[in-house]
Amino acid sequence: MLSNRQILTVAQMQAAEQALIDEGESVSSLMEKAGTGAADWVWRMAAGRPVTVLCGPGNNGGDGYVIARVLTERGLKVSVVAPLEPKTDAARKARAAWGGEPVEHATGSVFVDCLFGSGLTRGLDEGLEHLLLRLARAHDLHIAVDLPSGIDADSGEVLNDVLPIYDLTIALGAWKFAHWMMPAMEMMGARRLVDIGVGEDGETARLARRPHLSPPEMDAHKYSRGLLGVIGGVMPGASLLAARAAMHGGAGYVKLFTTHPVPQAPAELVVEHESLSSLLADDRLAAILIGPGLGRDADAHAKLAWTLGCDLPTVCDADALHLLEPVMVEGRTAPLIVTPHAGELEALGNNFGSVGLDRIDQLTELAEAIEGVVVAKGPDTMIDAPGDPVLIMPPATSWLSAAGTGDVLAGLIGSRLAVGSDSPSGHAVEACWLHAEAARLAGPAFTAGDLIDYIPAAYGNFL
Ligand SMILES: NC(=O)C1=CN([C@@H]2O[C@H](COP(=O)(O)OP(=O)(O)OC[C@H]3O[C@@H](n4cnc5c(N)ncnc54)[C@H](OP(=O)(O)O)[C@@H]3O)[C@@H](O)[C@H]2O)[C@@H](O)CC1
Ligand SMILES: [K+]
Repeated sequence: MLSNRQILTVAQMQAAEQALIDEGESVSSLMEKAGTGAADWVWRMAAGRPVTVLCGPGNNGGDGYVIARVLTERGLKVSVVAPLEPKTDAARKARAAWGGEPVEHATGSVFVDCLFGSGLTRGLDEGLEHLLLRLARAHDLHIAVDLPSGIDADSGEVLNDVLPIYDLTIALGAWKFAHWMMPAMEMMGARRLVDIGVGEDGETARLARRPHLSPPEMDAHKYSRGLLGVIGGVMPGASLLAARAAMHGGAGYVKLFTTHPVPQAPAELVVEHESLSSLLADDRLAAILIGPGLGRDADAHAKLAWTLGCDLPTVCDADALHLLEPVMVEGRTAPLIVTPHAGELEALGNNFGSVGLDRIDQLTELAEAIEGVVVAKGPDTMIDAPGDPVLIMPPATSWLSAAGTGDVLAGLIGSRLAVGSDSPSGHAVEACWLHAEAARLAGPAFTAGDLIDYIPAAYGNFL
């Protein structure tokens, strides 16, 4: 399913289609490929049951007429509802080739939404919204072709208050951002991609590839595997979670630096109470994690400024993201990874001058501003480094919405950064996959502490 990982904006999709047309395809031949490929999926889902196709005025509607024709040829009972006449040549041809008469309303088993695709420019008006919802209610299974009608393909924004929930969304040619972004992706059900010959372009956003991790070298020792320093603060629980996760993330040695007592620290975790400056002077440190449990007072600010000034590979999370200022990252050359959730991304945007942008622009601008990797955490986690394509993680279990799971992810990113075998963004991707896989293995209703227990098994699934 994920063999083609590129994610295109509507403009990029149109350019890709134009490139195919320049090579000798026509809109109609592309529509035939798209519609036939989509019809194959509808055919499997329908399993002989009647199908209703809702066709809009553009080429998404054109795909719908191809689907109606192909399924009729295969012997299915197909009804077409077409509230608007086809406006493009290709859609008109597809309708003529179908040759049937549209109906006002239909009931059946399978509803196929070909009202609007990537050409949607605004929310559905009341009449179309009611028609869409009425048809959806009159059917058991709901399939969207290319995109559910009523969502913005580039931002994943849902433009109408109430829209149907789909069982399957069949993307045509390439993924669009909405297929992998909230809130749109939540209403799409399973996602499948139909190939119409669009080539891969290394510059475009992509789904993050599942990593392959290696066991330690035969002659590895704790320092060669990587020493991670976790700098704690006023809330020892958060930094302890991060440090415990980091111990399973690949680093050979994890030290927790804190001035506060950490009574529940496991025996394998070295807890240091020395001064920060002497700790950061240890040239065996491969990476630093700062932020979970740090606090936001003057002491925390000073710790962060000092740490970033040491120019070691550093992960900033949680409280550190509220304290981070441009002056702290100026002149740094070592890798920096920041891991904001939506609220922290907003706070960083305020400090680094990238406000009022949509999420993807904010992400890319912030990566440029800090000259580092941004991991924008959420149900649709995105990773960006300056000059690289944006990477989007396939969705992980929603049980990750529990306190402390962000600390676990930060610990894993720090651990991978300490291992240091890949690019910083590559390590961020590895950590996100480890985190998602541990969550999958943990099943329902886990706590952040439970999640840590599943990291070794998750690791094993990437070896
Ligand atoms: N190009 C290709 O080679 C291929 C494309 N393919 C397929 O084409 C799809 C893109 O096609 P598309 O660009 O024609 O857009 P589509 O989504 O059908 O609708 C646009 C029409 O709707 C109108 N409209 C917009 N919003 C509206 C609203 N809220 N309420 C009412 N009207 C609204 C808009 O006109 P407007 O009113 O904005 O002037 C225009 O008339 C793509 O998703 C894929 O399925 C495949 O077949 C492969 C080959
Ligand atoms: K659609």
